[in-house]
Amino acid sequence: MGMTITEKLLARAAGVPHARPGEILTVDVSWCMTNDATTHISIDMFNARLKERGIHAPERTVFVIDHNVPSESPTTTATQNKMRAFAREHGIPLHDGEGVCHQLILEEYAKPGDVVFGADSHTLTAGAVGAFAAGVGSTDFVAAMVTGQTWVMVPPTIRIDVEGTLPEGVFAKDVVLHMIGDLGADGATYKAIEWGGPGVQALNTEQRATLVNMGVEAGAKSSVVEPDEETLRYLREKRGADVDTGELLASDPDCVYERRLTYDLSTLEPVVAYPHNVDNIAPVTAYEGTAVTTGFVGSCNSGRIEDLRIAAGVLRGRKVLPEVKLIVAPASKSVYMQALKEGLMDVFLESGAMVVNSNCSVCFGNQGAIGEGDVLISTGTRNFPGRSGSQKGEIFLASPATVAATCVGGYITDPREFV
Ligand SMILES: CC(C)[C@H](C(=O)O)[C@@H](O)C(=O)O
Ligand code: SF4
Repeated sequence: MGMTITEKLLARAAGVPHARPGEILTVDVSWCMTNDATTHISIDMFNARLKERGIHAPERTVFVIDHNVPSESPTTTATQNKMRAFAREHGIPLHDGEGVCHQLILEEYAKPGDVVFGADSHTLTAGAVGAFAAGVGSTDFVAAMVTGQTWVMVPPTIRIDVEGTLPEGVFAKDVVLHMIGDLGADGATYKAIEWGGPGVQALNTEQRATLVNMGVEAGAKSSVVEPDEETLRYLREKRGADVDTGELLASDPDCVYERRLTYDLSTLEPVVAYPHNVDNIAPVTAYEGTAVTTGFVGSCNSGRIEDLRIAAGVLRGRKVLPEVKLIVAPASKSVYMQALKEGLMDVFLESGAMVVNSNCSVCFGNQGAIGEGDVLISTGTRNFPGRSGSQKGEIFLASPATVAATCVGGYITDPREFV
């Protein structure tokens, strides 16, 4: 019986010929990443139990300051300074305000065949380039950081076959929200999601990352796209022609999936995740006319250059309603610089949007926090009460196009009117 790409990735990292769902393997970790939301917890654990043994973190660790940057309080700065000191002491690469951790892992580290663990639930984003990637808690992170290995139970795979092409006004964000609505917030708990088919092969890596990144909102442990020529193009664009392109694995024709879904992109329409759950999915048309006070384009799901181009395409020559605050946060410094080169920042600023530094921003609620009674429409990943500020605010999740179109009129708007 054949193996899925996820089973192959884990078998390879464990140095065994086969891996089957349910097996618990000890795998070598290609990269382990942590950010300023939780690293201080891991450092305290390390210092309490391991420091006196002279143990050092191996070179496969990456630190990122992205959740609260610039820091909003002396307390946060203290935790970040702890990260900075630890990184210096152990020679750990530290990305300090350069972008959201998952975007940096995608741009600079992960490659096909890797196994990536991170102390953040959206670590699975690296699956967009054919790696096994998953979030872990601080304890498992510390173990991986000091040993270069960790345990993992092989997840069964849900295969999502995608055909057709995206209609005007419908984007990768709409696709992943459809999937979350169909599976439910717990529909893929401890499963691997494997996206494939001509509809995915036609997407670029930026769009694939949007599909993969929110798999955790359906409970997925990991989510992956089989690497191909587009993957190689992306890696060479980001890291140079001689980049190590790793191991391009693919699922065997006779592998076993636990479940299969099929999407024809041409049949999809723009959707929103309406308050207060991420799997509350409805067509945008069902909420047209709902007044909003705040908009956000950004996050590790939808803050890439592809997303900024989409939002700018709607805003070009138009104005954000003065009563609405639209915040744009590029997912990384390189996205920010690319957007400057393409004149997208001029479009945002001329429309009345506010452009902030590369960070988690409104998605995490550390910037642009909403107040009681505010209605936020966001390209972020979660919409539970209090996610982006007041518990008494409301959050709709949507594509960059729906967010931009909504901020022009001040109420939820079908972006197809603007394309
Ligand atoms: C790190 C942690 C605070 C959290 C996560 O693990 O996802 C955050 O990034 C989020 O999106 O809620
Ligand atoms: S952008 Fe949002 S989802 Fe992504 S890591 Fe930051 S807080 Fe988490």
